[in-house]
Amino acid sequence: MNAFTLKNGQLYAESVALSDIAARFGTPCYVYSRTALEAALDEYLQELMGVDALVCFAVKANGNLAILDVFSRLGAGFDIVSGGELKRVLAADGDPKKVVFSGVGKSREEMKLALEHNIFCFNVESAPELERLNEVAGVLGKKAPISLRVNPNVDPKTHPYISTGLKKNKFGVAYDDALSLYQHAVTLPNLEITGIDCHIGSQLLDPSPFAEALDKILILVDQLASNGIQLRHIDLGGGLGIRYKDEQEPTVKSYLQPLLTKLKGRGLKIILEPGRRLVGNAGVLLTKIEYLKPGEAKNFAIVDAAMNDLARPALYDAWHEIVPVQPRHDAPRTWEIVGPICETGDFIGHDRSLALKAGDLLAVLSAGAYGMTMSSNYNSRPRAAEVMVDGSIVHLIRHRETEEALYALESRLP
Ligand SMILES: Cc1ncc(COP(=O)(O)O)c(C=O)c1O
Ligand SMILES: N[C@@H](CCCC[NH3+])C(=O)O
Repeated sequence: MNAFTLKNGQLYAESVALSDIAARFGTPCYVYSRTALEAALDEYLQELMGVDALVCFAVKANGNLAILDVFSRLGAGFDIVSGGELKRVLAADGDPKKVVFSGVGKSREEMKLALEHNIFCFNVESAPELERLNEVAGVLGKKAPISLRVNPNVDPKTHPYISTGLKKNKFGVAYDDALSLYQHAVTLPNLEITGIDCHIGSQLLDPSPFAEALDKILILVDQLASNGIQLRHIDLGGGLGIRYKDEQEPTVKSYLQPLLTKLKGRGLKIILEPGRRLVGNAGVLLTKIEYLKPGEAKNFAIVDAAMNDLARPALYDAWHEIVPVQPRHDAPRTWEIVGPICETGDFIGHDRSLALKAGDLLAVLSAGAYGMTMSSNYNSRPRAAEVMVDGSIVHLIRHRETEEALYALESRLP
């Protein structure tokens, strides 16, 4: 569903003109559509109707409390990778019993916090993590529910920086070690084996590697069962891709149906950890052109959003569609859309054919996932505001930071 549409020569978020949002809240500003968020989750829920399943939104994609709240109200759980993300879930009134905890570097403090809140499962990613979790749970007099995140060595055919399920990636335990690690985990008194987990990468546009990974994981599930280790759930991770430019976006159905078929009759609860797919196309980054700087080699449109607001272009050379909020009918020129940061890599888009004037507003599309969460304060730039549109209502869900807040935790020498 596209919540961002052109009407009467203006770009709208649901029923609200983006120019009105810029006038009220300034730029740069992230704008999310509640309807689009709900529709994205609903696509999963429809496919999972009648199936024992839990959709755990990957908080790293967008941790704004209002977004967590929207998903939590619809029954979602959460996939977290830090104590900070758990605290966000709690602050949004999310249910910790629907939380899975992934990540290769869980600290003792993070384990303790998660145990105290009785989360659903720890996705353990290494042998030493098993030992540490057993120890921390023992001190608390608890049994930690665990699954091992198994690295199935499957090529997700995505950007190398966001591939996670290959042998050379740091994630999960090696496929060939999984059985013996499970057998070891059985002997640890403060752990309770409940499941198995795998996540092979992000922005997958071809769903077949998910099925390939599942086949491998199910071989393990059977080997475990014949060794007396009966699992209750299987976590298939996240990773389903979205359309940024002209990609063919796989439907949730085309992704899930083959997996559900393979899992039918096995009595395993299914956990999913989608991030990008639930929020990516439900958000845009609204920015204003500060200056136009036509040049000999390139024409630059310098906007007030930068790589500190949206890191994906600089980091992955990622493409985000850039659309004028009030399109002009003049002849277009080719522009580099760049931010004010002192880095040549500070760009939002290369070679965009657009008719622009200084002061125009632009919407950077598909910015709902890994936009705000990957933002920084580089160049002492305050983080952008965030708003959520719900029909004709606009909620300010995060104030723009103040410059003073950026050094409020620092102190000068005595
Ligand atoms: C363990 C884990 N689960 C879920 C996700 C969410 O991925 P995506 O946003 O691609 O759905 C990630 C990020 O790739 C992850 O590392
Ligand atoms: N941050 C990445 C995705 C990483 C997924 C997290 N494991 C992106 O923007 O595409």
